[in-house]
Amino acid sequence: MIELPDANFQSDLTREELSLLLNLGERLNSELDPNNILSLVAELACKIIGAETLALPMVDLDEKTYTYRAAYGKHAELLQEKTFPTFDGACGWVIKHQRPLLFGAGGDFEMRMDAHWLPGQASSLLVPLMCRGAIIGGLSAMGKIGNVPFDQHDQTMLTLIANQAGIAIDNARLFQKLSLEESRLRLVLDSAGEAIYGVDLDGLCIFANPSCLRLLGYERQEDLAGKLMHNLIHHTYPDGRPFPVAECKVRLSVRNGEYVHVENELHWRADGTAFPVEYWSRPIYRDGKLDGAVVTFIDITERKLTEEKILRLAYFDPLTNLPNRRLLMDRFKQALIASDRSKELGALIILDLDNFKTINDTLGHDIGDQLLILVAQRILDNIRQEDTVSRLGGDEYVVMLENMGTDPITASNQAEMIAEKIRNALALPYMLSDKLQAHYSTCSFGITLFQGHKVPIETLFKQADVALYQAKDAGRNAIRFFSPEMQAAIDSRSEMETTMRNGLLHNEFQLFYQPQIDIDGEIIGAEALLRWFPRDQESVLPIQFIPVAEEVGLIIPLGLWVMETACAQLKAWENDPRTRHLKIAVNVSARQLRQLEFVKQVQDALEFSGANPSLLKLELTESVLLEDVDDIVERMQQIKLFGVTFSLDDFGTGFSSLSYLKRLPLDQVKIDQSFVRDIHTDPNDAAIVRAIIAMSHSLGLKVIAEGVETKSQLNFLKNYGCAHFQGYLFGKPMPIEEFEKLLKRI
Ligand SMILES: Nc1nc2c(ncn2[C@@H]2O[C@@H]3COP(=O)(O)O[C@H]4[C@@H](O)[C@H](n5cnc6c(=O)[nH]c(N)nc65)O[C@@H]4COP(=O)(O)O[C@H]3[C@H]2O)c(=O)[nH]1
Repeated sequence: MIELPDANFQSDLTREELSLLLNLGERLNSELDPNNILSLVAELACKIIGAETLALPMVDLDEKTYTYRAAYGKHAELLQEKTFPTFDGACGWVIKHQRPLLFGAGGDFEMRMDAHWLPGQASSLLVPLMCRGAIIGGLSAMGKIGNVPFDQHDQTMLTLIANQAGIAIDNARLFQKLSLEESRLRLVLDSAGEAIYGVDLDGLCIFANPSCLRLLGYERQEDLAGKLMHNLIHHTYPDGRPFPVAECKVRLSVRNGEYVHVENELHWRADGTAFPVEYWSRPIYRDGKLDGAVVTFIDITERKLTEEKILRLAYFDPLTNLPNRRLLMDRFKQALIASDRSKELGALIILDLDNFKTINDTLGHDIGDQLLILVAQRILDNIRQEDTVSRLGGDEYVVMLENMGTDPITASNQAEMIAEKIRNALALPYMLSDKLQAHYSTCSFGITLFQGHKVPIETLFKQADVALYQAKDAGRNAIRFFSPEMQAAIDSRSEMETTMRNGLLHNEFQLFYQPQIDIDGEIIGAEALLRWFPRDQESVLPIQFIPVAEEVGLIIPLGLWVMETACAQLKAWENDPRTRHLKIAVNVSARQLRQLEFVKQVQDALEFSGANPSLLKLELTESVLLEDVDDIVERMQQIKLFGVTFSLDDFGTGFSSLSYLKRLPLDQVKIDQSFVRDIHTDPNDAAIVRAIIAMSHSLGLKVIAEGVETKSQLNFLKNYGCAHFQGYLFGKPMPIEEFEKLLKRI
């Protein structure tokens, strides 16, 4: 409604003026477009005050100019959209002084001659147009109809109109600003990747953005608006239990006015499927009162999948999908806690495929992998769901059985029965590829029982490992339980380790030399064999301490010492014509050869001693073939470049196969003493010896037989073409002094 100044003034108004003013008020109230308001004001003001022309000069944004944004009446077209500087003309004056300006026909206003002074214009009336106390333009009436000057009544009327116009413009601008803000907000909501919805105090949906509709599988806002959101997205827990509204975190946020962040919850879609979400619910306050909440949520399916993938990689073996060592350890700790409480026994079974390395090397890694997968599956098929199977790496698997009762005998029987069941399953044929025939594999098992925390985890694993080695020693494909005797062996091993370390520091080791003979009975060299004479103790046999040294890594410093001592011996023999041609064979264990720096160690030993490399022979056992053969071959080739030769020890007892023999850059093969021993009594051994000799010759390798104790063994070997020998028949391993005496005797 238009505001009228006072009663006196009102009585001065004509009926028509009053109705025009009221009409103006009504029309302005319903208009929200500022341009329309200006046009309306120009028209109605023109009519109300009876002006010939009425225009609205509006200050431009730079405030340096003004433009007639609206005009009505006789000269409207001349003025419409014309721009003038604010220092110019009567309008400029009104804008500058923010006061009305009224001058009559004979008036001497100096700006009458200005460019926008209308031709024949008699009287003019200008009033400022203010909005929120700031000048935004003016209302300029030019020439009163009837050729009379504008008077004070007109000025008041026009001021009154200008006030109303100012308010209407302000409203329209506010409305425009609000609309802009709303449309921006809508744009943000519509383009947000996050799903956003709002709920009122009752949890009813008040809006939902397109992402929210899309993620929840609805098409239209109306599908959600006014509905109880909890019933749509939360109705049940993943396991099917109802999800009471009292437990709904969004409701909590609405009821208590709390900010809520939920990291992992399921939301249900319209089609009845569910997906994991993370959401944030923020309470909305209106005039200080809680009014509802705005909830933002994101679909975290991808994140969950990635997390699961990471978890799988961290806790599962990627090849077989079985728990890996880390997860096994976790479960084992839990099992020990549970067993501590219940006093029930459990069993730890370590099993290992026999000869897996050969399968991998001969059939390829893909086939080897295939076998490992099938083995995992067969083990799983033969245990209870609550038991754990894990692959520790390579071909080693662990089965952990729980809740086996409190009687050790019953638990042992049960564990053995399960191991037997697994062994039978693993012995069945494997179809590893379309191109291969059925493959057969055997397995060795080591078992130990556990009950609570009586024995630490590491010891339990050691126990099962020891039992596994016993099973392997027993010819593989066997099941062995850990026993107190085995524990005694473990204890004495660790004791030996300590004394051996001290022994190395206190020079308790010595090299013995066993002669190697040619077909004419001449000593052509010696095998250097390690002896240990611990202080205050009886001497220890290599067969006892070498495996321990290998296990604990002491073989590396020990082996280095052997190599350096043998090289020094070769150098010492160089000056004597009777010894300078002698070769020394040095045993090298797999662990030594596996070290990256082994080649350098050999080179250093030779250089430091100055020994002739061609007199140094390195004896490898077949166990080196358990490792990556390509690596070993490369290392051997580097060493051969120095002039050093290689002999393969204990040939025929282990993994020897023709393919290995062809790949390794060997110079000599040593027939194992076990074949030589029974050469006369066991026709098989005799046949093997003959075959080894023939095969080695066809590959261009020399052959030496060890363990020759009798003349008849010697003759047999000579008859089949063996030209080098070693054994008690020629001399036992002896200290260097004795060996040198023997040389002088011969
Ligand atoms: N019954 C019988 N035995 C005979 C006869 N001739 C030689 N022997 C024994 O057979 C073994 C031959 O050594 P090996 O096969 O390399 O087997 C060696 C070798 O594998 C290992 N070993 C010895 N010294 C070293 C060493 O310096 N480094 C490494 N890595 N291993 C060594 O210990 C094993 C056992 O060594 P030793 O007890 O010295 O036992 C020696 C030797 O004394 C015989 O006619 N009859």
